[in-house]
Amino acid sequence: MVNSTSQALLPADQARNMAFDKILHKNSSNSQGGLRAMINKDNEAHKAAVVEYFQHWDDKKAEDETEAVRQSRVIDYASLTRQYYNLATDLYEYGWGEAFHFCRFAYGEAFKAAVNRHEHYLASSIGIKPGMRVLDVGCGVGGPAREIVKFTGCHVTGLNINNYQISRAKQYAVKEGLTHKLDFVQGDFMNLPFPDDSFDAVYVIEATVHAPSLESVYREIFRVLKPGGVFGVYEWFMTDAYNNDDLTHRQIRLDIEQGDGIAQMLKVEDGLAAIQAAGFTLETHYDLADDSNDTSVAPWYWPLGTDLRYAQSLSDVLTVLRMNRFGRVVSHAFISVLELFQIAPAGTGKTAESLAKAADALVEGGKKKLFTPMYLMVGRKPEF
Ligand SMILES: CC(C)=CCC[C@@H](C)[C@H]1CC[C@H]2C3=C(CC[C@]12C)[C@@]1(C)CC[C@H](O)C[C@@H]1CC3
Repeated sequence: MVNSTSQALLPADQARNMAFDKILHKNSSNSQGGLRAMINKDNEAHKAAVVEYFQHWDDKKAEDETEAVRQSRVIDYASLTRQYYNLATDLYEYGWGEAFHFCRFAYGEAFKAAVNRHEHYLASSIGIKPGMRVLDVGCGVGGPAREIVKFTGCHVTGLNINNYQISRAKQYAVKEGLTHKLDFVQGDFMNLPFPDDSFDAVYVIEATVHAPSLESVYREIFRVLKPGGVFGVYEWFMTDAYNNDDLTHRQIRLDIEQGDGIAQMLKVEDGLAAIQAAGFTLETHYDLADDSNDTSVAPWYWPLGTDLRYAQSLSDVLTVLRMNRFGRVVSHAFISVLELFQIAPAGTGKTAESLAKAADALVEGGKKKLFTPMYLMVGRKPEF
């Protein structure tokens, strides 16, 4: 477990980041859909974001990876995460939708239904009830928060380091008439901008993997949770089967980290130690990716792979064609043409290529059971 030496951002840095993000995204937070938003950026600012993000990865090979290189990413986690989502958000929305996470699939279950059920499962696992004040740490563009509000009748505050995602989350809340049930706040989860004991429940869906220290981010969550309150997380981990001395394993881990904006991914045992060290009483923990060996049920990674037999309808086929290996070849060629004609900003192709590499590594990591994006941990803050 790495203890973070990184510093919280000063207000001046925050103001500078906000100004940069405004220039970069112009008015694209109002655009309908990821593709339209993608072509409405400032080219120079986009180039700068590409340089800032990829400096952490270009020419860094798995075979000569050092602890110092990993540490430099950890120290820079805030800019790395912010710039990653500056570059990837529109592609995510175009390819995946408004809920930036994986899910399990039941037999015969369509993509969107499975995504929603995964959110309902977490809400139920931490006992969210109508009227509760709930925090969503790393809320993306607010897809899960909107669904959990509709499912439970609670109030959700979404927190995210990326200004653009916060703007889009706010737009969607207005569009769906949910502003009385939702707040969205820009901030760093290492320094949550809320007083102690503020929330009845806190959840995280595939977000704290971006943290420089799991123990520190879980401690922050512990602080803002009311005594007796429950915290639930779907965490990204390398599993016990992962062996860092195996170069193939390491390459899979590194490709996932680079294509998904992760400074360093940890193992399940690190997460279990971190949540308990943060003060939580661990009530349950298990790997949701591991709970079925039934081959008639689609694996969590199937939409990114090559197998279309799990699609349930024409709509599923069309959705998955934007995500899977075949669809990526076509859409990334199209994106490169848009970039060539300066319709899409410089570096869009490079970002898409990096996401595609990560997608292949996620599928490989999933098939080999080296990686899980859905390790469920539920912890309670003791009453006293
Ligand atoms: C990064 C973290 C912690 C969570 C995000 C999980 C997923 C939602 C993403 C992981 C890989 C992403 C890719 C895409 C969408 C979002 C993910 C599945 C694309 C399908 C978006 C469209 C591009 O053309 C290809 C992408 C491949 C990777």
